[in-house]
Amino acid sequence: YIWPSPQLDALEAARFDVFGINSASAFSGFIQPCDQFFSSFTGRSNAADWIRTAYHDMATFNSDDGTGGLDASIRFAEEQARPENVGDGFANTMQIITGQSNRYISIADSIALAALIAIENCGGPEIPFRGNRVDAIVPNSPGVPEPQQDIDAHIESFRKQGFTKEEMIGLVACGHSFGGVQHDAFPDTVPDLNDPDNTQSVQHFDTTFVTFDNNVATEYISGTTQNPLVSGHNDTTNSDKRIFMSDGNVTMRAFADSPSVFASTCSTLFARMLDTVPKETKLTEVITPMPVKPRNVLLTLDNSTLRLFGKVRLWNTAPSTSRSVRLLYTTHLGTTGNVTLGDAGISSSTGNKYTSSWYSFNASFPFSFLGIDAVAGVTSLSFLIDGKLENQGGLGYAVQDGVLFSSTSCTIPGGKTVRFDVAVRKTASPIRVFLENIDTDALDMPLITEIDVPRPANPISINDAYEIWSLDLPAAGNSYGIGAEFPGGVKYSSEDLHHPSGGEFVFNTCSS
Ligand code: HEM
Repeated sequence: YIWPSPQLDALEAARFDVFGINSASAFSGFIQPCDQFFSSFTGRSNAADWIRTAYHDMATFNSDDGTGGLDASIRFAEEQARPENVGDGFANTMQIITGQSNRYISIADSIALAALIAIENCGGPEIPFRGNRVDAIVPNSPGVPEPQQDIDAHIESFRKQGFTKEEMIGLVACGHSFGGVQHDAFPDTVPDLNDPDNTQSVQHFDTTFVTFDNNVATEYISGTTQNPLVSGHNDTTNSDKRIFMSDGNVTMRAFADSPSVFASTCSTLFARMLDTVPKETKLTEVITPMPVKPRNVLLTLDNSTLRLFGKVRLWNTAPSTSRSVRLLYTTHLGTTGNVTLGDAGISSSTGNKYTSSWYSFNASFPFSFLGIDAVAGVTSLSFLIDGKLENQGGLGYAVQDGVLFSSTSCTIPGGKTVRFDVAVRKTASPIRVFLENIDTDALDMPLITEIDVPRPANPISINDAYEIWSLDLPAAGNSYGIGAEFPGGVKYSSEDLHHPSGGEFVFNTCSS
């Protein structure tokens, strides 16, 4: 895709900037190490809970009419209260996930990302990721299989979810490479283990229950498995046994014989699980990493200087002290500027399979900015990496300097009101300029309120290129982004949010 594309940029970052500098993953801190659990109880892991949550959210899919699927309906108390969703794993998971979604990444995308990142980080295969799931506004119909059901019920349940019998065997084995069964939730399947190292009394599906591997299959085939749904004392709930043997153990034997067959089968099945969505939902293409990607690019105006903040990520590159990275920018005057960028650190993703090097637009201070003459402005960026020009095939990386926050924004004496000053480039001629207040509604979905910044009758020029449009708002609480509509139907929203006491600058007291 072509940068900038706010939703794809955000999904790409959340999927690929997992650990290290500029991590855009809300989840990395919860799954490293892989046995991490968000409370002090032992025997469980966040990773296992997240994978089970994604499956139970998706398992309501009904391929007969295209309803249900991975749409975050699992967040509703009504679904969590159903017998098919017994246990506190869903509430625990949603507590972590819900607050991490935003206007570009739905709660359902966050559920998919959490499971995918947990699997990839904890020994699993790389999984193709698509975005743009839509959050349900009401619970789905029930549909999650339960261990006491017979094999015919399970085959039918997976058919409805869109999977054949062999795929059912695969998906259950892939999922049950993690975690286990908890005594509290399934007292008839697992006894109280009275184990101080396993305070939640979880009997695990295999001996390596916090990481992905084919031990779930090797232990099953060798007859040594402790999987409580295979060799449990209560045969009624031995659903994994009935499922695994339903094709004469052909699939499980193939998994036991080959870790790579298991991994590649699971990659495909996990991706299909995550991509099982209501029929109205149109997922994006598989998100691939952008080789050279600017991030957090933002502009503010300080009188006659534009402050250009940002970094660039060089995907899948080792750190190198000899690499030369330069930023070239073009201006409205047709002139160009260029600067050397500074090493800002590295990030990693996909279970450390990929490392990326980052460079800051300010060579000396990675969190600072590059100053550009405001009249010249900036229209697009490109990068010169060891002499090779990176400019999206000649398009450049377009930058928006038509509307931006001005450092003249200030607090009106008395402290109850703030004046947001928006610098408007005269030649940009916006049809409308507004502030955006981003909140969440009662269903935890983003709620964006646009507050128009009135076009001043007699605009004040702050320099030859920019005039100031102002809006007074109560000082309490809120952060605001800037939005604008430009001729030709182009609508823009800034990435950065501003608050009187934070953001790129602190608001001074207004002088008049
Ligand atoms: C017939 C199908 C299935 C049945 C009957 C079943 C049953 C169960 C049961 C009874 C538990 C224990 C939950 C608890 O104690 O809180 C469990 C855990 C789990 N299941 Fe399944 N499952 C099925 C399919 C799947 C699938 C397809 C996946 C994912 C691809 C999956 C992923 C998990 C995970 C990761 C856990 C561990 C949760 C944890 O340790 O916190 N399951 N399953």
